[in-house]
Amino acid sequence: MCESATDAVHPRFFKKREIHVKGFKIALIQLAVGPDKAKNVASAVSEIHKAKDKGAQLVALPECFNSPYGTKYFDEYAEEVPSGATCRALSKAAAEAGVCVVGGTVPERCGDKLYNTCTVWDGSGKLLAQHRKMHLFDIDIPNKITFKESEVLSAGDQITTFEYQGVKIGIGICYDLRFPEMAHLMAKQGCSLLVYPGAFNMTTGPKHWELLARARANDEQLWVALVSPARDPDAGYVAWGHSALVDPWANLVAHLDHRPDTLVADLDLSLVEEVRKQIPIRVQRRTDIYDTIHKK
Ligand SMILES: NC(=O)CC(=O)C(=O)O
Repeated sequence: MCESATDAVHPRFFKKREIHVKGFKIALIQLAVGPDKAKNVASAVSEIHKAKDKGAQLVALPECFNSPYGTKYFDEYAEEVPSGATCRALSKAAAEAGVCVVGGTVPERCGDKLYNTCTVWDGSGKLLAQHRKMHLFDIDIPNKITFKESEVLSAGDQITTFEYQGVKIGIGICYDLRFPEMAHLMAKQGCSLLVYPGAFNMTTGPKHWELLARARANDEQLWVALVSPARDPDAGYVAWGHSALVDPWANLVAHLDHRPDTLVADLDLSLVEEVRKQIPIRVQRRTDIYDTIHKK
């Protein structure tokens, strides 16, 4: 059975709770990923524990952390969610470390379909959320990069948010970052943080990675975390790296370079309320006008 768990964690099932937290410590693990799946998973687990030792409460992994990133690999590395070996390892690591794990992405097999899927585990190892990449990475930049995820992957069709310590968090995967509408829907569902496991490349990374993170943070006045695999210059797809954390003022508050490393930082959630109060675009939108024009 590999039904999407999204329904089970859909925001409408959350009871309203009055929990006031100022923030928490987040760790973004820029993992070195190679062809050995068991080794990739073991090193993710070991980094989760190290992040916990540094005080992290929420730990995030990169896109495609158990497999090289490439359409020719997805079928071979795919597993069912949540019964596959990678999910079981993440669930166990989250429970043993007692942290929330945003489990990067893995190629997910569901019947005859494959998805690029992020799973989220709470500190007791329970599956909190499952997001399937909604916008597939199909681009063609002549002489630079051509990629067509849709040759092998199916697209997700759900917005995914979950609650951690009273904070609503949204998940997007890599190319999803380019779509402001999706970030807007997650913000409308109450998110204060959006986490994007992603693997931009040597063409689009330097141009758009930080720009898009800051754009989404600025549009929606929330925290944005991007988690990339480390760069392997010998891989078929060379990731940009540069995992990054952007605050609700759109400041790049911390980032890594291209090497394997972990970014650990405190998230001050009071900044979300601060910027939203001081620049109140959320209540100034002229949807009355936009809607009229849109209908013409
Ligand atoms: N790999 C992706 O999904 C997205 C990407 O690299 C880009 O948008 O650029």
